[in-house]
Amino acid sequence: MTTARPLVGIQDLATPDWALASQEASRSGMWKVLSSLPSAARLVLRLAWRASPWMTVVAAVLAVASGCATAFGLLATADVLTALLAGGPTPDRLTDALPAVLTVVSLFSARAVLEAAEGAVHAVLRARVHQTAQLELHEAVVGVDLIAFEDSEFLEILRQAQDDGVRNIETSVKAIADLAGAAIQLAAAVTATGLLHPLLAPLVVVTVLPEAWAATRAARLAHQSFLDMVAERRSQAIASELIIDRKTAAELRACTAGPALLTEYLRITALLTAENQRVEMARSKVQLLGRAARGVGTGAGFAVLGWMLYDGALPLALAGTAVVAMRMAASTLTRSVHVVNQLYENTLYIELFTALLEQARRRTRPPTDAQAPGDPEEFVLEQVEFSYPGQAEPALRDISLTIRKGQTIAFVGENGSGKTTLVKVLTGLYQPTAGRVRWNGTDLATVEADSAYEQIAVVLQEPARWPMSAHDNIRIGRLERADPDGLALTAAINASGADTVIDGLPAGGETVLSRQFSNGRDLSGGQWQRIGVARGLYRDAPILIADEPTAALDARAEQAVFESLRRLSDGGRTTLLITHRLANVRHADLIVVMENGRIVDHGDHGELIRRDGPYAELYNLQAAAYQPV
Ligand SMILES: Nc1ncnc2c1ncn2[C@@H]1O[C@H](COP(=O)(O)OP(=O)(O)OP(=O)(O)O)[C@@H](O)[C@H]1O
Repeated sequence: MTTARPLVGIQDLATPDWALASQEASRSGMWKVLSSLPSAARLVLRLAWRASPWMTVVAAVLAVASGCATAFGLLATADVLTALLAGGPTPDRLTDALPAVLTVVSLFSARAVLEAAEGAVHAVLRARVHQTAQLELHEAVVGVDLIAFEDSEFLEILRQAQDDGVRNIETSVKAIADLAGAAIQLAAAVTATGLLHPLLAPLVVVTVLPEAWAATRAARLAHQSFLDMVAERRSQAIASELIIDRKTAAELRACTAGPALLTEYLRITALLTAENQRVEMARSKVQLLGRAARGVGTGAGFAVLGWMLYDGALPLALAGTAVVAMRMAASTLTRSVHVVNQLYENTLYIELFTALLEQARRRTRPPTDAQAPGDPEEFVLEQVEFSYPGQAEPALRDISLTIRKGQTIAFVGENGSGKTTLVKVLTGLYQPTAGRVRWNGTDLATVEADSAYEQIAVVLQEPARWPMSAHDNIRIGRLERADPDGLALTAAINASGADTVIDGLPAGGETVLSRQFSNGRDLSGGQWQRIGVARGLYRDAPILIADEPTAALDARAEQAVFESLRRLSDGGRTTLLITHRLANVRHADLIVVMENGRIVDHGDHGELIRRDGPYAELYNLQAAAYQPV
């Protein structure tokens, strides 16, 4: 089956800002990109230090020691050759070479031991750096403002940083150590060749330069291709998720949309495969060119060496040493270039990790001692406007409203009119883009976010399904609540109707509510909603937000929940209720009618019916459905 047009249209998925910025840097030249290496290396070293200072020191010492052992081992090899190629009888030459031979053997043995130790230390350090990077990511994200999770840019950076960022940080630990070792070997080899003859050192560098250029160019080609295809890879991931995700599994089958999605997946995969082939061909050509140029360079190097021998500028006895040192310098330089390129490829992802930490910091409110008033008497919205990130049209405009403690306020209106958004702004979950939200006169934008969240309990149409026991799914409403005899827990369970749900579970309240666990159980939508209501009641906060709290409940459970909400309200709680079932809002102290992001009417049920406005229209429409035909 083929689809007439793309389902997950890549043309509609813009390249994210972070990729655009990196694309620009990558195209503007090699040096610009290489200049980001030090900061990436600094981040990796900082994480390594945080993970384990002593292991970082040991890894550094081992890298330096192994570099030194290799360098001096190869230089001692050159000494062996010098002794063997010198004039005189063979036994004498062998005797002269013996100390250097012993040095070579001991240095290479030492290097083998050092490399084994390096391997062990790196394996542990890498794992610790991985954990530390994950920890920093979670520490940074846990306090981020809720609105960040509505911003696709932030979500994309978070996804990339968590997967590729952390993995590349981990692999960079070894690359940085390798680079330190290679730098030492290189310094030793270039110095040794330079000491033999000043012309030899630049000669080594010149012979390696073409391959260095090729390796760098090839890495940059891959890098640019990666950045160019960011949107396509995202589309591929979306198509894949739709096919394998449990949430879409039922509709995918019921709508027989599987083949179409598979076609879509194949279409995007074909694009990526073609791009991959193109870039690999281009990389191979560049690498081939580099190797050919290196062959020419090496030949030229030997020609210069031959000319120096012929000219008498270099004694024959030193020629062997020169060849060994030159080969060592060349191979070390080549290795350094490859390590730098690997680091360069890692840098993009490490930058994403850094960008995530930076964005998370920017999106976390700065610490303040100012606290939201506890159990506020009055909530005031002053000319509030709110726009979701990247949306041209505001979701709320010109909202002014005053609510008093203990009231039940119902927000009604058509889908998308702004009810949920307004309640989130009113309770500090979102900050308004213009205007003020004040609790007892205190501007919520100026207080510590958690102090406002402390005052609220949220019951949502689709409550979070924590992979924990049924009881913990309710206790998580307020984990710190002292309830040694479980009386508050039982009260919340009974008031929400969750008692019948829990009674039916194999291990009662201790049953884990997740199919991820072999003995776990899942619940129906309505059963989950009862657990969600119980969680909100158990939280016992002065302000209760109930956003379609009973949409999935049967009539009896719905009535019980509203009975509980009314009791809470009578006990001094402020209840913010969002519902489309207008029969449930008749008793509200204030009904706020919304349309297209604005409050178009407010009052109690009687007033609004008398005014015969949009509320009366919606109410009568629903009521008519219950009239006898
Ligand atoms: N995450 C988001 N990003 C961008 N726009 C959003 C987002 N969430 C909601 N909107 C838009 O904001 C407006 C208000 O949405 P909101 O969810 O507040 O409406 P609602 O009245 O609660 O709707 P419903 O009755 O369907 O739950 C809508 O136009 C919606 O499309």
